Amino acid sequence: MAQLTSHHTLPPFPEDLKTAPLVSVSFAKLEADDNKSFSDFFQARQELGFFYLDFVGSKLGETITSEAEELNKVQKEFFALPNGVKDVYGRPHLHPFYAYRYTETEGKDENGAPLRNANYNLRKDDILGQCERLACHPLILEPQDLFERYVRHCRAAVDVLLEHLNAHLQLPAGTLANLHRIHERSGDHVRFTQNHPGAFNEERARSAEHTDFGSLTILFNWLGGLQVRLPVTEEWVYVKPIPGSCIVNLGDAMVKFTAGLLRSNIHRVVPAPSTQAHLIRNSLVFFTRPEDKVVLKRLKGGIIDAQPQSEVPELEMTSHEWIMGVFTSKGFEGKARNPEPQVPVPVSIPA
Ligand SMILES: O=C(O)CCC(=O)C(=O)O
Ligand SMILES: [Fe+2]
Repeated sequence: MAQLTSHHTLPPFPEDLKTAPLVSVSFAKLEADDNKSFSDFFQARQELGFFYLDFVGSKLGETITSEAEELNKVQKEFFALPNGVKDVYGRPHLHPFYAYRYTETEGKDENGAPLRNANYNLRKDDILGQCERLACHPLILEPQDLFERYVRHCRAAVDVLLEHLNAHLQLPAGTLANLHRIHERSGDHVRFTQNHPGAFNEERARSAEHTDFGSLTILFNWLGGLQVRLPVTEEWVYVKPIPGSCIVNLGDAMVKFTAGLLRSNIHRVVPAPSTQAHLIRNSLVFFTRPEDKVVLKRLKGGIIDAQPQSEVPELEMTSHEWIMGVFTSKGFEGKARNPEPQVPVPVSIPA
């Protein structure tokens, strides 16, 4: 696997750091319908809502892993473009969410311009030609085939996970799959992210705390920096990247669907730890979200029915309405930890 990923070209994650106890689930075993490996994860679901998905030994999994490596090269090239070029594909011009977005750091480039931490959300429906395509740079258009394969393969892996979740929740066959049909419009997207090295800053770390909105997130990262908050002790601990595995986490939509049976754990990205702290950090995320028209409410059936009923009437909105509401009030993905009104993350792109 060392050859399949580029982790070995980077300084190793420090040995002495406390890391999150993520369960590792073998994707090859899941594909072979080995329910035992999923039971282990399902058992841990309330504890963390994050797990390693070990792709080694699975044809589909290893394909996704090598496509992620290829896309990591594409994102580095994209983020290395001059700011003025990237800004054309920026937030106010293109779309409030499916666009290039940045925050300026204290660091400066060789011309004295502030360095940018940035991300770029690329819609699944754009990539698969299921809507009128938003403008994008040739660096994104040229590897169209790679993007398309990546989206289809991630979705195939997600479908396997949804099927197992469905079975464990004892829902009627296909319940979750029918809320996540690839050909339907949805907020699924690929996200490129890039962060420059910098000192740990408590305020910035707090403002980065979030849960993911959607259903399942498939995450590749190469350096440390992702942290999850442990549910019992509330301690923030690093998630160590494992070559050959991606990190999967459940989002808020799954919590809604299962009336709190599944957990969408709070997490954040902080500077990479000691041995890696001097490097630019990239991650590649594939977010799966319920179809745009799906109403976010508890599902009926299976073990969900035994969950307590909420005393407050459920606020029902569609997946699309939820996404629109969130990104107009907050710059980056997810909801914040504190209930006080959100200060938007400063994202400024010249008009
Ligand atoms: O960069 C990472 O490791 C995690 C990114 C993340 O949590 C997100 O984009 O929602
Ligand atoms: Fe996240």
